[in-house]
Amino acid sequence: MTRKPPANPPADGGAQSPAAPPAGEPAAEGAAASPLDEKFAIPVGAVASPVPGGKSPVKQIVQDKTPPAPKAAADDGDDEDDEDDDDDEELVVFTAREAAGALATIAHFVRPILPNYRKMIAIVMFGVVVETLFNVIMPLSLKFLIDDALGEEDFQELYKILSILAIAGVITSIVAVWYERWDARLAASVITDVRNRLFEHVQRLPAGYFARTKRGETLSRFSIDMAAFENVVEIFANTAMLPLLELVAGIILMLFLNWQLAVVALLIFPITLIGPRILTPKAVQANYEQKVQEAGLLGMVQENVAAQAVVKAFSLQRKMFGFFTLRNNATRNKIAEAVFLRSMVERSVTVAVLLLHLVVLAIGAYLATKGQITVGTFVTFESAFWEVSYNIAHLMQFIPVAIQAAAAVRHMEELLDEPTPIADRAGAAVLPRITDNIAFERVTFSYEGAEQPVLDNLSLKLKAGRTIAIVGPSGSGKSTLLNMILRLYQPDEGRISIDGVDVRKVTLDSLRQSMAVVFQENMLFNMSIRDNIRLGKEGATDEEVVEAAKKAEIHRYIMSLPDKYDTQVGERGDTLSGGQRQRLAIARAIVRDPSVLLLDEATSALDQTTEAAINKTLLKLARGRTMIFSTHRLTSVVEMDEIIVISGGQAIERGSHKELLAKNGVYRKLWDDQKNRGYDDDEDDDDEDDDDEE
Ligand SMILES: Nc1ncnc2c1ncn2[C@@H]1O[C@H](COP(=O)(O)OP(=O)(O)OP(=O)(O)O)[C@@H](O)[C@H]1O
Repeated sequence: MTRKPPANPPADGGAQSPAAPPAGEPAAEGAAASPLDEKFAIPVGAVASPVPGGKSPVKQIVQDKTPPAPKAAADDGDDEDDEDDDDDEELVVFTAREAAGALATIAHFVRPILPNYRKMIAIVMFGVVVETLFNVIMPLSLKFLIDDALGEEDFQELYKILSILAIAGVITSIVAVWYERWDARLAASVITDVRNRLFEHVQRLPAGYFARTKRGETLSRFSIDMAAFENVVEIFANTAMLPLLELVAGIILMLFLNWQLAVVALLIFPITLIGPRILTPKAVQANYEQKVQEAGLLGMVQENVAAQAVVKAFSLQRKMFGFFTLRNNATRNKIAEAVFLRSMVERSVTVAVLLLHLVVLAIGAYLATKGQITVGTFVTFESAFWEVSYNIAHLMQFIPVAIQAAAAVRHMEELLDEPTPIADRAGAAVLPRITDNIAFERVTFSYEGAEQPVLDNLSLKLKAGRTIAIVGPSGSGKSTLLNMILRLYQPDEGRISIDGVDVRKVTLDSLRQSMAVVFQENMLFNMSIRDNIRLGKEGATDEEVVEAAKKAEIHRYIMSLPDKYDTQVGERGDTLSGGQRQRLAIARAIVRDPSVLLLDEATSALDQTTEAAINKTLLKLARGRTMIFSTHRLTSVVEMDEIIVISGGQAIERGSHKELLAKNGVYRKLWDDQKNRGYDDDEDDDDEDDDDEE
């Protein structure tokens, strides 16, 4: 909610507070260019209630509608407590232009969703209108109560008014409960829709997006941004819609009671902005300095914790504590100044509203004594005026939440605007089982932003039905080549074909259905072992799952677990070792019974014994299908039908192990290097069934 100065910028990188001065630069004072750019400051945490002594009597009778503060410490409606909470306040600064922009952004974002929920929206609107009407009837009843019932000592009229009020109160309460329920459903549905939309979109984003975007960035759309959006959606009805309607109703009521007095009251209302206008720049600057000091303190703590060994070895504890105290004391002064100024921004509004009320009270009392308005009208007018002031405060409190949400919405829109490639061209054919070859035809490919192409005019034919190893120095493009067969990336130039058909002309689904892949880093999903293997083939029977696990040399381990195939693997398969995850991934690929098996460093997390066993199985499995195997470990490729050496974006050597050794080229050099090193780059393997392979 709080837009912080640059020293401590918002995690979401959202709209910057225009009033937040950059480091070392004081907040600009003086008038802004346009009234729309006038800065408003809302200390969030203690809700600015312009009504001295708390809520209007009307609100107390109807319900507690204190707006939730847009941070954890929500207001409890107790103003005394609010003052005690001042330390927790944060200053939110915004301009009218920003507020309008934020509301427009959110409206634009949710507009396409709303038609799905016409019924819910109608119910909520109805409820809000009923509640608003009651909140108009309440002060209006004072007029009749005072003028007609009490003034005339007409007890019948008194009972009549009280009865109407009681009935209206009961009906409104029932309607309020009813519509709040629908409001909650509506909010939940909108949030669910947006989350679904985001998730579905992320699923369809191309591999290039994930290659260039930090994972945290995508995740924060679902966490930080969704939280801000949820916040605004959840509080919209009670903190924006209802106060807005009540504000309009209150103004109409005031105009109805005495339009001259109403015009005077509304015309002098802007005096409430004088205080914030003078104090906001000072408060913003103090707030900024407080944050800078606090960031410095945190830095000291971080440094101290990291350097504990040095602190202890040189007995620096007292010295460090001295430095810390000095800085902490300086921070205390900044906090005190900032807290004071923040509360002054709020207090200035309270005082101005009080003065305003005194003026209205004085004029009203004068008119009443002169007999120009009745006492009932005078009291009702006052009540309506409180109502208006109160609802303005509510709306002001909603704006920081909306601004925060708008920044979040913009982030989500950015993600939704990421283009998703159209999966299939019109008339794309279903890929038949591969019979002849996979061919790279003059393929050039570079990753986005990279200067050098990874594949440079590469022409390569991979014969179907063979076991083919792709080897080469690290970074030579082995994984890229495999990913391109899967159509995770498209060539910049040239084409990849299967049996002569450009892979872009077949349906993505049929292309990927015919293949299975095992990556170096194998992600498992937070589900049972059985379900993880079954992800390879929808509807695979239990027997097929077990069979695949056996072939992947993991069945015996699974059977040693208390829950066997029903064992939950935890998030990302964290409860398993790297080798176990890899074998499960191999099982997931095997169960698919693919015509092309792609293995990208798939056995790198295994020890040599297990790797040899799996390689033997894989070679058996490869019969009748094409297996393309990228690896660093040349011992694994000795028995492959063909080995292709990739380097500098080209296939520089190809042949069987023996042929390549005889060639005395790059492969020979790689082989000798590995032999001399004794393959000591193997990772430790913690598999328990390493020595009891099946
Ligand atoms: N997502 C990516 N974005 C940008 N560049 C990438 C990306 N993935 C790989 N590269 C670069 O492309 C080149 C080829 O990478 P690739 O992973 O295909 O090589 P590799 O031969 O499989 O490497 P290794 O043997 O180390 O796994 C490398 O220079 C790498 O830095």
